[in-house]
Amino acid sequence: MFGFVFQIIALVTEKEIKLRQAMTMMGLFDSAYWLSWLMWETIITFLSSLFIVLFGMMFKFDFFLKNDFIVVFLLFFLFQLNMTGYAFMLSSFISKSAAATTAGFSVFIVGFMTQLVTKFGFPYNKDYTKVKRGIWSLFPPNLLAKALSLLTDAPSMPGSDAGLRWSKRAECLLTEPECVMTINDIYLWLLGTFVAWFVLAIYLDNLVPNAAGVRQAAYYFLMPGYWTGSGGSNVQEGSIFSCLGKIPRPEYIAPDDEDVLEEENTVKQQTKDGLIDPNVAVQLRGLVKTYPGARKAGSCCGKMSSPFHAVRGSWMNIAKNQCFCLLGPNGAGKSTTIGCLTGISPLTGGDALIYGHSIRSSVGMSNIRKIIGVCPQFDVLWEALSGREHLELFASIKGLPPASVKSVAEKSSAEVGLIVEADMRAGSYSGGMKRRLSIAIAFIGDPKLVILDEPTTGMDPITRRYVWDVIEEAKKGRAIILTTHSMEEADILGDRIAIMAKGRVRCIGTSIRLKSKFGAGFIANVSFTASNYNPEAVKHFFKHNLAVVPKEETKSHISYVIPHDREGFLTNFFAELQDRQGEFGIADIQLSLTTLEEVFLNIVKKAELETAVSEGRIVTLTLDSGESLEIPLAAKYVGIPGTESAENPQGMMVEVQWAQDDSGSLCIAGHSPQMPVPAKARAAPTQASNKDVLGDPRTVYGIVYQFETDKLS
Ligand SMILES: Nc1ncnc2c1ncn2[C@@H]1O[C@H](COP(=O)(O)OP(=O)(O)OP(=O)(O)O)[C@@H](O)[C@H]1O
Repeated sequence: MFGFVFQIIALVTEKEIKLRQAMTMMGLFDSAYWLSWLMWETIITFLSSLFIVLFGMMFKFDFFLKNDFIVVFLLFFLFQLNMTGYAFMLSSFISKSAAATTAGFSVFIVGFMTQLVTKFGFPYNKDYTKVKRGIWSLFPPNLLAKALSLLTDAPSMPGSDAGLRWSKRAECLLTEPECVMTINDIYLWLLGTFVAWFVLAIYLDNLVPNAAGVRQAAYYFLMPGYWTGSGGSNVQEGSIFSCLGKIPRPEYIAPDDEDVLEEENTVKQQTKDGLIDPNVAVQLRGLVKTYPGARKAGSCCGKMSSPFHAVRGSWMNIAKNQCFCLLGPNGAGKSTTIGCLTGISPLTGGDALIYGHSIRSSVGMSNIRKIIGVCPQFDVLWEALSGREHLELFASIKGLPPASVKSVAEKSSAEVGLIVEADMRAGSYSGGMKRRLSIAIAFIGDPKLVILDEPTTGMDPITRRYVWDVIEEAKKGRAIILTTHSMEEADILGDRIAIMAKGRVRCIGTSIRLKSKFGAGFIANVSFTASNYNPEAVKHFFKHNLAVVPKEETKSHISYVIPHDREGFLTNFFAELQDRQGEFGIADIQLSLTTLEEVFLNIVKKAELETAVSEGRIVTLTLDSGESLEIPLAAKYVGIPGTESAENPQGMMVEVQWAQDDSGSLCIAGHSPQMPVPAKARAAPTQASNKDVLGDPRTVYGIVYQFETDKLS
């Protein structure tokens, strides 16, 4: 029974920490997964049954000595096997290991009590119907209790009849006048219900949402496509009891960046022509992922949460022999995109081709799994296995010939610098070592596409640089998709970079292209010598020649952002500055293009602003008079209700000044003094709807006026 508790915990833990998901991503078939568990448990069950009987014989218990060895052994073996099937079945309903422990021990305690009841004759005598006996026998401990009672009584039978012979397993015992079940019947029940639990476990495993919230339809096994692998994937999201809302398509918004638009048009044209560019490894064809809204409380009457468009239609080509960096703030949709590409999360619309295989089809997905390697955002490792064992396991899952598994694992651990630690348990690895092992797993089996989701998180700078070299080296002959929050990493590794925000691709191109297009311009850093420096003269020189003021200034250095439109002046300007270096007391002058980080922040802020405005968010404006007005985000001219007079029939208004904080959120920086609303001013139509939304009669709403010139820049 304790074995049962451990089995259920092990199965649930594997699901909980997404090991199962990782193995599926790397190409493990469900059939292989279940078969390996079954084989392992059968071996364990066989050995433990053998030891139970041998120890019983060693301690000279009549139970073990007088009954035939095979009779007793088979009982323990089949009972434990049955409990294994029962554990598989129960584990489908449980997603947390803590709950698995509770469930395991609950079965243990309930089993103990029902065994006691069975011992007193219920329901294995003629007073009870077959149906009652059948239902009672579905719980494996009850069958064990009945069998133990039969085999305990058997040795007390007279003379040569003492003990149960294998040949007499289907006969009623003399000690059992009301014989309703022989030991052979119990064997058959145990075997039959084991098969039933096992089949039910596989069915429920498909039916109950997995770690990614994905499940099969209730009748999935009736669809020929499930068995042949043809047709689309029929997975669904949400629990079988949750009533999913209709999934609307996200509204199409044409990209405002010309490179993104061009990329989109190229892919659309290729899709229309049915062309597959041989240099393209991955093609995203309008990939859409919407998490459906669901009703809470398990009924169809609860309030519906609205669907969430995590990816709103991505059109991109990702080339071979390149590292493609996908950047974006938290929640941009990067991991969701990766989840769709790896088949973990079903896409809602569009498609993607990986080396010509569609992720929409289950055949395509199983072909894709043979050629991809994935390093997920979180390490999915078995604490008890060593680094080497992980690599050997994944090499086998990838289908490498058994003879080469050891050498491949050796090479992979060397590549990520884990030779010394290869035989240590992964549970004792540091965070950085675990990441390196996850990267090595992603590259095992020489996949043609490697997806690395924030691979260098938690690594020290030296290891990170080492891993960058590994990735740089690995680009040859394959495509790499990398998501990262390190702009330095993207700058160094990314041959092409796309920045996503709010589920949409906002810009795409090489690092230089993005910097020159979206950066503020050039950064000039001027540092001074310890003595004889003249910052005022330098500031005047910059202002006079380039019309710029310092962005940052300390005692020893000044930095400037020089806009792109001054590029033409830079050669002469810096030549003259160098000539006058001694006069100004300048120690060093550095000129660089703006950083990718700046580009990233600009893009993210813009996206944040767009969303806030389109959602019509309301904020509170506190006037100098202390009065508060509710106004829509980004509103520029706001009329103050109650200020109408004969002199100013439309009342007074203020001009609101807005600023963006570091996260890109718009906040009120101040407002102008009150001024009369011009006679020709008209209130913006959005006002009424905002009022309806808030609907609190005590709240005072500002009246938004729109003029030709107040569009957001
Ligand atoms: N199962 C889910 N159900 C509903 N919404 C989800 C689900 N999974 C993700 N989301 C939402 O989808 C959006 C995109 O999430 P995603 O994990 O793709 O972001 P990300 O760009 O990878 O962010 P990070 O950098 O934090 O990993 C987020 O707003 C997230 O809350």
